[in-house]
Amino acid sequence: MSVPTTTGSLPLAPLALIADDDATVRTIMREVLEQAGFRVEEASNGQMALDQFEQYRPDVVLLDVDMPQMDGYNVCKQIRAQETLRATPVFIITGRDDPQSIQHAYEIGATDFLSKPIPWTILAHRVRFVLRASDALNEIQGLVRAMPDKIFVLNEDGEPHATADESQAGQPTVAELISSDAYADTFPLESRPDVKHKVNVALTTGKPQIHEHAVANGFTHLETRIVSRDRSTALAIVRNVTARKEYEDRIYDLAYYDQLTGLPNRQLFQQTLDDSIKRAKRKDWPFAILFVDLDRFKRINDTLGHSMGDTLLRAVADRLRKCTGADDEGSSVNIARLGGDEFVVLLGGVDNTDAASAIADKVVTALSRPMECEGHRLVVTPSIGITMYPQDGDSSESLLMNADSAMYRAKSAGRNTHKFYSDTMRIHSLHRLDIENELREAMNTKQFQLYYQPKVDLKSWSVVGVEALIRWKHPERGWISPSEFIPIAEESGLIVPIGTWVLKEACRQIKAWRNTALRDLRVSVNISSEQIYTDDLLLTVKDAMASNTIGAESLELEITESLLMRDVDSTVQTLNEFKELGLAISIDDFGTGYSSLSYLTRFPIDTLKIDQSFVRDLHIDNDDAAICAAILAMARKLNLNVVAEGVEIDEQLQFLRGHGCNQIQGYLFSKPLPPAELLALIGDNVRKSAYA
Ligand SMILES: Nc1nc2c(ncn2[C@@H]2O[C@@H]3COP(=O)(O)O[C@H]4[C@@H](O)[C@H](n5cnc6c(=O)[nH]c(N)nc65)O[C@@H]4COP(=O)(O)O[C@H]3[C@H]2O)c(=O)[nH]1
Repeated sequence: MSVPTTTGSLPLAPLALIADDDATVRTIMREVLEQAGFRVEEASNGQMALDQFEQYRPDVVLLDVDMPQMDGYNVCKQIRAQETLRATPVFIITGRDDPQSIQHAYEIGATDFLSKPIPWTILAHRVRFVLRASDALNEIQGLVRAMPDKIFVLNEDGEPHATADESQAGQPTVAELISSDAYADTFPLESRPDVKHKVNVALTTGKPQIHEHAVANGFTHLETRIVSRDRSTALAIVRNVTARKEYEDRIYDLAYYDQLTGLPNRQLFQQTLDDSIKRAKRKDWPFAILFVDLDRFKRINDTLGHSMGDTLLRAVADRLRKCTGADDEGSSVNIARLGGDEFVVLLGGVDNTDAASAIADKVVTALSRPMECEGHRLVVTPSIGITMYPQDGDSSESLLMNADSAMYRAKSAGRNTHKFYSDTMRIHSLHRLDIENELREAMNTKQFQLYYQPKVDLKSWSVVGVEALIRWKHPERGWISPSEFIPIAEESGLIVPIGTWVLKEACRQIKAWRNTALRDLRVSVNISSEQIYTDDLLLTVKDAMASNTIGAESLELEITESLLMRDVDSTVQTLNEFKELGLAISIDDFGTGYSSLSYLTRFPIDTLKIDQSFVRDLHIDNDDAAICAAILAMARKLNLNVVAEGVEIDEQLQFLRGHGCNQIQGYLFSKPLPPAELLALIGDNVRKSAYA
């Protein structure tokens, strides 16, 4: 209850209990206090005072010492004994103002004392002041009790401050409310030097300090705010922040770790790499980066499902950790998953390509061992690109980008291997430049030809179409494989004029076959992504068809699966335009791209061509066989024609036939042939009937 400061009526006026056996004293005291805004109850002896205290619960008590039945000291003692939560201010009014009496009054719990003769003029002020102080103290006590924090008063040594000298029985100080029992549990020995240091900083600067430490084997986290209390003591307010810490840890974990494998993610790796570069600059601490990409992982994900893909990625992460010794104590190897099937390994302290190469070999060996995943025996091989600091880049971006390029070189070199950035890129860029220049020359001097590879229907064993495949006969180098020059033509943009030539040449050939046995063959032409995204392609196709007067039924476009997924909406639109012309569309290299099956239904396609990498080993590799069977089953459901590419032997043929494949293309029937040889072949009845 607070003392009213205005005449406002809402708060009830504080109640004063006055106990004195002298009726005159009581009357004057009542008069003085009522005038000051108090309500007053009176008692004429000690027992009555106690009874009235219990009955009225006054806000302040004024007790004469000498009263019949029970003296004021005893009444005060009994009042204190009843109180647990708050202490009512009690004045002892005594005629004796010797130090012993005053000391005794405080010891039994009095808040203040007044000596007779009572100073009537200041009585009300005194009572009001004590009541206000007591209210304030009660409020603070309530706060301290309600707070979940532990509070300690610490001395300059950071140890619990003895509060005995401040003690006043009955009316505890704030410091006394503060337990120091738990000091030893709260501040284990190792935390105390820092606490002591921070107490001293708080005392000298007056600025609050924060100390954090863990207890209970690291399971509980405490945060202590240290604020100066007086010249030599500080309050240490200790809060259990375990929940917050766990939350922060979780957020950190989500932001910086890959949730699937538990490895650091791209962000954290970027920081590690930045730190390594700084360290390398300071201390001549070289390092190497291995950029690891899994070959054919997308296939597993798409065909066997994401859960299998996840299991596999976890297994890969484990193997990477083990074979590089990343988890060993003091290891300077850091591994991260950058996303998808891309992992990266930072080899601290590695300063030569031999050492980096040896570790990359270990990774290749470890990862290419078959893995047992949910009852399947899976093989994923890695392609690894390596950069060395500082020769292959001096920023994290360039080092990673160059390692990525080197990884692609490893893929082009047949996968399951590693390539260094410097060597591969230097050789590659020189070679690439030569080829690019020579391709321009080849266009002008008619060095290209088209060969045609038959597609054979598996039911009738007759040739139903051919794929046009470009051939380049270089005047000095001889035949150059399209796998070598097409990617360069694509990178340099030369694929657009080359592709236009292919389309025109194929249409010219269709026209030339009009009066031969090949008149009904549909010719398929490969279209690169760079071509499909040029505005002219539709026009080029229309022109080529019109100028040779050929119908749409004679032409088919083959586009790769990865192209399909690049920009789904615009690809769907472009393909629809070709469909409207009446052209057939097939998806080349199916199984190697990233298409989800649900997407396939969005595209206006007629045929899926199973990539030869699945066909090659289907008779010896269960996974490949399973993938081919799955593609065939799916195509049947989607009502799509299927051509298996690269069929070389009878076992492959039998498998494909048994699983409902429609057509095959491959050396088993024929290699790609120049037009004259194709004409001769189609008339060859022996070959025609061999597998019918
Ligand atoms: N081992 C083996 N290989 C077989 C077998 N049957 C066919 N092949 C080869 O497999 C490739 C099939 O063509 P692709 O997947 O479209 O792959 C083609 C295609 O992506 C690209 N390409 C070829 N001609 C053109 C073209 O005119 N334009 C564009 N954009 N790309 C082309 O170059 C790639 C390679 O062409 P090629 O070297 O002619 O290689 C051809 C073909 O000769 C077999 O039984 N065993």
